[in-house]
Amino acid sequence: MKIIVVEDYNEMSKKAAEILIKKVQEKPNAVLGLATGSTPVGLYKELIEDNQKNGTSYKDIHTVNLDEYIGLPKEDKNSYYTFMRENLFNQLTIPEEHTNIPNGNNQDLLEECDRYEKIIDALGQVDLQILGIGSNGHIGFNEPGSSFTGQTHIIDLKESTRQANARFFESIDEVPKQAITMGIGTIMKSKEILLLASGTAKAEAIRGTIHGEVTEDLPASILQTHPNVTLIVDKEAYSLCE
Ligand SMILES: O=P(O)(O)OC[C@H]1O[C@](O)(CO)[C@@H](O)[C@@H]1O
Repeated sequence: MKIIVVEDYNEMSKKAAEILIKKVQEKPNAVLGLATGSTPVGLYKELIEDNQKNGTSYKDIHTVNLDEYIGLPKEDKNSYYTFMRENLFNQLTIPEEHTNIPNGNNQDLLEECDRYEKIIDALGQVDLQILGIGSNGHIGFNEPGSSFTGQTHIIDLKESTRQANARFFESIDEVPKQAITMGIGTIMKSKEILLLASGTAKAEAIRGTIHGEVTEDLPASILQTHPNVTLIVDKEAYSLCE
């Protein structure tokens, strides 16, 4: 596990963009695993700026997203489908058919989980998986207690996660109670993983991820067993690891 400690959120975003752009330049048809939430927004801004300035091409890459809420219309501003278009896909001209995100409105959600896992398998292997981390150590929407070998599945969101994400909604009542998420087993198949964390709210989770016991109580701790993981954390997120 490689750890890069940076000054702040902006430096985290710049460093992550450097790594991702290098990957895309080395492998123009790379499969990128993408994350949502506030952590990767700065990274996506850096990618757009680089694309406009340097013309880095994303026309041949494929993307898979970690998760999607269940029951939010895809056009809802808080769906991760819309989040990805507004924060990245609309500006990076990634072909729509190259982007993949679970469909939280499929009438048969179990079939959807199976369909999505098969898409990931058909792409071969995620070359670079971007992860954020929840303050309870969740990755994607794999909450504490999630199996380390899980594939894409339906998850009941912990109240703490709903509370954390309520900041994007009018009220907590509007925050979905379930989501579809790539499983930890799915995530761990990635060739390379880049986890980003910023702020003191993530400090406890980052300490457990780096120094803690590998336990399902802290999903991100499994990353200690992956051969190619880089953490980019700002000083606040790293503050309990000193
Ligand atoms: O980056 P944020 O907004 O702190 O979210 C942290 C984590 O929570 C999620 O958004 C799920 O709630 C994850 O996708 C993300 O990695």
